[in-house]
Amino acid sequence: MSDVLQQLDQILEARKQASSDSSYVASLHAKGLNKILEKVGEESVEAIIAAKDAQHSGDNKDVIYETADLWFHSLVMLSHLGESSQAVLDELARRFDMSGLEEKANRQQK
Ligand SMILES: N=c1c2ncn([C@@H]3O[C@H](COP(=O)(O)OP(=O)(O)OP(=O)(O)O)[C@@H](O)[C@H]3O)c2ncn1[C@@H]1O[C@H](COP(=O)(O)O)[C@@H](O)[C@H]1O
Repeated sequence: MSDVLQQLDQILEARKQASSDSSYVASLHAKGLNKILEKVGEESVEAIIAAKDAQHSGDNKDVIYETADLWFHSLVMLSHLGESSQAVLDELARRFDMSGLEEKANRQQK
């Protein structure tokens, strides 16, 4: 597993006990799931806009920055729900031996 994701998981877990005055993550946990989901939605839109802009400008700097914001807020969402990035990495690893089309067909059978 990526060291960065593992470190971030640990920081996010520790921030559940921190004060909202000193920690942005603690302030999100205190505001609750709806606020966290609002941020995930906002950051998704910002990443999409940055990707469209990058297509025209050829400069990927902003799309990387906005995608980092999106990943970060998605990790806060998982942490709030008692999950970590490991569960998502496990799910992605499970899909290694499956083509996207096969995976989609399996979903439709569920
Ligand atoms: N990776 C991040 C990270 N990425 C983005 N952000 C914050 O996410 C916010 C992005 O949202 P916006 O641009 O909409 O900012 P905003 O206007 O302040 O947000 P709102 O008031 O609208 O909710 C900014 O406040 C960023 O600072 C992050 N905040 C924290 N981390 C990591 O989390 C750790 C713990 O952070 P604290 O809990 O603040 O100590 C840090 O050490 C970092 O490793």
